[in-house]
Amino acid sequence: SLTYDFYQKSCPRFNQIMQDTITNKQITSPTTAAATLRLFFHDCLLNGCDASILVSSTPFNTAERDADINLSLPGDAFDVVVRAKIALELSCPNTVSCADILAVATRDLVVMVGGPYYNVPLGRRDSRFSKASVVEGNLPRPTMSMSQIIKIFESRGFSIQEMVALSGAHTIGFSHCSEFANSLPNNTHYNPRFAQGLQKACGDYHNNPTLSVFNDIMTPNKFDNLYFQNLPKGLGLLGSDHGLAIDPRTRPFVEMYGSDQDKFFKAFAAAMVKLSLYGVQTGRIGEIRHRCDAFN
Ligand code: HEM
Ligand SMILES: [Ca+2]
Ligand SMILES: [Ca+2]
Repeated sequence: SLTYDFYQKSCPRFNQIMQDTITNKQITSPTTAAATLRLFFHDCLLNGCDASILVSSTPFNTAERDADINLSLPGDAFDVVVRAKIALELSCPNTVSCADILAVATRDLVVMVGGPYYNVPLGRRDSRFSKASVVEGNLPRPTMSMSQIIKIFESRGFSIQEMVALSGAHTIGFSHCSEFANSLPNNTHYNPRFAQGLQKACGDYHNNPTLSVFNDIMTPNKFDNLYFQNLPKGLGLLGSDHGLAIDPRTRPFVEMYGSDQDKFFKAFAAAMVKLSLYGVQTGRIGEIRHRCDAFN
């Protein structure tokens, strides 16, 4: 029951305001695109794309965003949504949901860094529920086995092929050393010189937890298929990235997307539309939040 023209009458400048906001933000803070893409993924996997991840904790409720795995989500991603919401409230008060803002901001930012355009159906409602305690085990970790990761996606209706396509998101952005560094010394899947370089870059990560490395060492800021070309060469960053190239269930898709960017873009776009529909609330369920970081 989502529609493409949901805000056409109620907020005719919706697309323009989104476009202006994300362009401004991405130019001044170029890490925003990757940050927002990951934020959207983490929102959708937990109870659907309902902006549950944007809510701040209160003395009475420890919210999703304060779950351990979400603490590394960069502030820029939350900020771009807040900015769009403020601009939209001035133009059309109480009309546009934070969940729709996050879905469209993600799409526009992916396009801005070179990725494929896809149409985002609109009309999502914002959740009235956000709890840190339900997060653990519902989001993939790089230390999980490929079977565990596949299971997380399959339980939400995503095929192995769709999971591989979505993982192509790691063509942009970065990861903190703590996510991969302790497996460096005895992991034979890394290209040896790459592993040495990573050891060096992460040398002091116990003392300096902010140390981080690009997910795609070839084109870290460009949305392309280099991530998939890197993986079979041992140039993946996370254990789960290597896993995609090693596991016989996922490797064929890694090779396919690595050799054909057009195929990757089509698959990524289709899987992102599917992700953006996952578990959405519509009609009179949920609410249109006044502020994205608090329930009404
Ligand atoms: C397949 C299982 C996946 C695992 C195990 C995984 C794990 C991770 C980890 C540990 C990081 C580093 C976070 C940090 O240190 O700040 C990361 C970054 C990132 N992930 Fe994933 N991820 C997976 C799939 C996905 C999917 C499906 C998407 C989006 C569709 C995605 C988008 C991103 C992005 C864009 C970043 C970079 C964030 C930034 O630069 O701020 N990931 N991922
Ligand atoms: Ca959610
Ligand atoms: Ca790239």
